[in-house]
Amino acid sequence: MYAEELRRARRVVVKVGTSLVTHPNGRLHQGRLEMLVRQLSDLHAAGLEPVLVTSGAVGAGIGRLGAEGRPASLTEKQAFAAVGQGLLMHSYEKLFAEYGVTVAQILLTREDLEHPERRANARATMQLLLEWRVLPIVNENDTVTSEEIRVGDNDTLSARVAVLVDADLLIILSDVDGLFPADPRSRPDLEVLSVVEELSEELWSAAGGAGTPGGTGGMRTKLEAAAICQERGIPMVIASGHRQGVLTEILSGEVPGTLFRWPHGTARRRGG
Ligand SMILES: Nc1ncnc2c1ncn2[C@@H]1O[C@H](COP(=O)(O)OP(=O)(O)O)[C@@H](O)[C@H]1O
Ligand SMILES: N[C@@H](CCC(=O)OP(=O)(O)O)C(=O)O
Repeated sequence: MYAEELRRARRVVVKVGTSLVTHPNGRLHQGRLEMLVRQLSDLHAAGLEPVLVTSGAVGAGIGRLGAEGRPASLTEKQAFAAVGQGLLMHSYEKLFAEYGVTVAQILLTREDLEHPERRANARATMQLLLEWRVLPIVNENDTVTSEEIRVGDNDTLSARVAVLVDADLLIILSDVDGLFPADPRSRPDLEVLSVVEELSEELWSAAGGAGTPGGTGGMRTKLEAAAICQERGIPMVIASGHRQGVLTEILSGEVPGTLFRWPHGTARRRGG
């Protein structure tokens, strides 16, 4: 029955992490970007309304400037993001243009999503772009975000965007096959959890930190994203972006990862 809901999904938010779109040294991974853009373009051509939430600005900035390891301060991170965001958009714009898909850049902060007027503006703009068949590409507006106004990670940002645009589904693509009972770096013997219906204490303690220098939050922020989706009854999937055709697979009802579904009395509420 759940496969049917996945097959019917039209408005789909897809989040890609730093671990996927950049090499470990921070250079953009053109092969993966191409694979992703091809799949999103196919969904777009099939009449769906994909929205992309992409990380990678900080990572790509680190790659371009040749810095090593994690940026030390918030300001350093913001400066890397200012360099990397342009690189990211340049690649997306070029790749989507090959498939005739027009894209738009949306940079948001937590403040934008919480302030009633700014939120309404962001919602109306995204709505209109989708009506125009433009594919919105979202990231946090890293260069202006202080601790007080930033979302801080793109997993929860993507869940907030899914709520903002009344999405039917959120798909988080990462460098792992889904949520495991423990961090697969330390326990490679475990199998991925295929369905999660409740965010239990056990799951929260299983969720470890980020796997890459540019990444933020690891599985913990992905569970926080699931909690936001749960409130609105939006199903969510964590899967590997390394898998060929992963988006088509999910949208045809087969989930090669972890499906978060909310069967117990979570009525779907709309209205951003
Ligand atoms: N329970 C878990 N299941 C799966 N991955 C986990 C878990 N705990 C920690 N991780 C780590 O989370 C990483 C993915 O998060 P992150 O590095 O932030 O990636 P992304 O850039 O895609 O958001 C994985 O590479 C993995 O090492
Ligand atoms: N806004 C940041 C993304 C931070 C983030 O959440 O990264 P990730 O954990 O890789 O999704 C950037 O573009 O680098």
